[in-house]
Amino acid sequence: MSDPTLEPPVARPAQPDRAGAQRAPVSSAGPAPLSGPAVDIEARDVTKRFGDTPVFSGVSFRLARGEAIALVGANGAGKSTLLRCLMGLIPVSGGTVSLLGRDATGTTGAELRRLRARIGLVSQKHNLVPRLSVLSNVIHGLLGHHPGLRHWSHHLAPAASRDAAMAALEKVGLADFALRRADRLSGGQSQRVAIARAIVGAPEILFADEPCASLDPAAGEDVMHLFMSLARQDGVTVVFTSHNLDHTLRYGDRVLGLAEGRMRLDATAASLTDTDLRGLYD
Ligand SMILES: Nc1ncnc2c1ncn2[C@@H]1O[C@H](COP(=O)(O)OP(=O)(O)OP(=O)(O)O)[C@@H](O)[C@H]1O
Repeated sequence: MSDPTLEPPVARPAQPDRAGAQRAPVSSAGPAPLSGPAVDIEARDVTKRFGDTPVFSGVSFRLARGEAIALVGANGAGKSTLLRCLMGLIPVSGGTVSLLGRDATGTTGAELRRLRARIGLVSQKHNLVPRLSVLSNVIHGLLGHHPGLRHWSHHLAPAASRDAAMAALEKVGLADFALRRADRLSGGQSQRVAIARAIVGAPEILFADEPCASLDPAAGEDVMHLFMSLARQDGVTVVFTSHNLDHTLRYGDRVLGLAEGRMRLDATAASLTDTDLRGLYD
């Protein structure tokens, strides 16, 4: 139920308004070929150290547009660190990353901000603004496209942005919570708001770090279905980390596995079994 102390609900659009709809639909028959412009993410010999402590080295892969990639590995294997390196949130210690055809490791300033605006991130920390409404928090996902105060609050945001945010909330099943304060949500609800915020800008790439960690089984399935539809229907390249082997095998087209500071596994999910994945945790 919405919070009666806040404004009346905002009208929901009948159809989600996705700015990324111009991307070519991707066949559900399998990943696109790894050549030419269809490669969305490329890591070449990426190394990361914190001080003198290595996390991983020699990590290379090419991910095709519209692929769903599960990144797996034991606690501390470096999954979150790799996502943050790919996103350009922390510098790599060696190697290069290219995103959407641009050298992300060599990009800074306004150009990096423009590149990031085309990428969605769901991190393990939701970082919602507690005293603002759910709707305002989702609208914040558009700040990369529209910097400035108007996209800070749903009271100020243009109708098109509010509609896009409502559509994103609809997708995560939280439209009825749009006007509730973010600090009155459960952990799982906060997680779903963070997902709505990540997808509201119609990202071309979506990085999701344990997106189902705080969700109950049904909500987790819904979120994975949503990610699959983003990949299949909208051609979004989705990279998610997970400790859920069932999700990994059912929802990943491809599985990358980190262990002992190396990328020990890079295979199609269809070619893997539960036992193969468990080997990464030994
Ligand atoms: N900012 C940091 N400074 C120093 N070390 C860090 C930092 N961030 C992460 N690490 C270390 O890097 C390693 C990889 O951490 P990371 O969070 O990437 O692992 P993970 O695979 O995502 O783990 P989990 O499954 O527990 O989320 C860990 O040993 C961690 O302690």
